[in-house]
Amino acid sequence: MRQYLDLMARALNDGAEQMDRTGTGTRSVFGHQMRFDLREGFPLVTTKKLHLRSIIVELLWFLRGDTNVQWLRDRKCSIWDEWADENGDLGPVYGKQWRDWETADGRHIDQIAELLDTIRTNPGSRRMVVSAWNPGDLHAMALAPCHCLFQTHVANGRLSLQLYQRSADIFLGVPFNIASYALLTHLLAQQAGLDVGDFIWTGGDCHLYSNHLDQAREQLSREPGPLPRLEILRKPASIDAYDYEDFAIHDYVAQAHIKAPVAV
Ligand SMILES: Nc1nc(=O)c2c([nH]1)NC[C@@H]1CN(c3ccc(C(=O)N[C@@H](CCC(=O)O)C(=O)O)cc3)CN21
Ligand SMILES: O=c1ccn([C@H]2C[C@H](O)[C@@H](COP(=O)(O)O)O2)c(=O)[nH]1
Repeated sequence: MRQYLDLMARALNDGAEQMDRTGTGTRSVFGHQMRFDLREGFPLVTTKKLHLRSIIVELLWFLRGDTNVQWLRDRKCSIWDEWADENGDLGPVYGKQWRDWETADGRHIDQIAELLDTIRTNPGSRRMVVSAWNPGDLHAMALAPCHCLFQTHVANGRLSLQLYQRSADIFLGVPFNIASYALLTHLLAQQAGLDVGDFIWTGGDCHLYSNHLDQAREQLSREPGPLPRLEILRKPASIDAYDYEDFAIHDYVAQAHIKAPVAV
């Protein structure tokens, strides 16, 4: 995960000081790309311990089309709690847009089902795009989508995926986002009977919060270790049927967890 530490060092050393929506202040760079060959291992940060459980549960929650935090809370995942209203609702965030995008003329679009259909029937398509960025719904969302658009690509029997993340909290959010989309690439590939290719992460405003700088320096002083390996224990009949128990991560050797406050 040298690529991740390079992004962190870039923001720390070259980032412009910026005030931001949360009032915390950041060091920010604009435009960055990282590429992970998923055959070389699963891109999970090793220079601090990550809770893969929260990452898996969050992705399954998106795929359920769920936008209420109760299902996450029931599975001990609290990462969305700060943004939920008194009923646990977040508004029409990722799950809604992925699985049930509503059009002006009253149609309902399941972008994930359509994507898989295209991967299977027309893998040469250059239109395999899923967008969570629905301008008409932004006002009702607890937080505008950060990982807002992704595209898949099939070549030589391998499925690759590129994400565009408009806003990236390098210390807390990005390790989650990389692992989450790497996992999604594995799920789509398994469902379509393909091998995994590359996961490409493209970031817009990539920032280190001013209260994460010491944590970033600590992490940069550590040597990244070898990548773990993901095993999917079962092939469910559809992308909707994965459970947390279907995944095993092998040889994840991580250094000590580093705590940091989340900017709300
Ligand atoms: N400022 C900010 N950064 C984010 O990364 C972020 C948001 N806001 N808002 C929405 C989601 C929620 N996400 C989050 C929220 C919290 C953690 C976090 O606190 N992580 C801790 C503990 C993880 C756990 O409980 O499993 C960490 O050390 O990684 C990570 C991602 C990513 N997103
Ligand atoms: O998956 C996520 C979700 C959120 N973030 C971060 C990026 C920013 O620090 C905040 C969002 O604030 P905006 O003012 O809406 O940009 O959350 C992330 O890194 N990953």
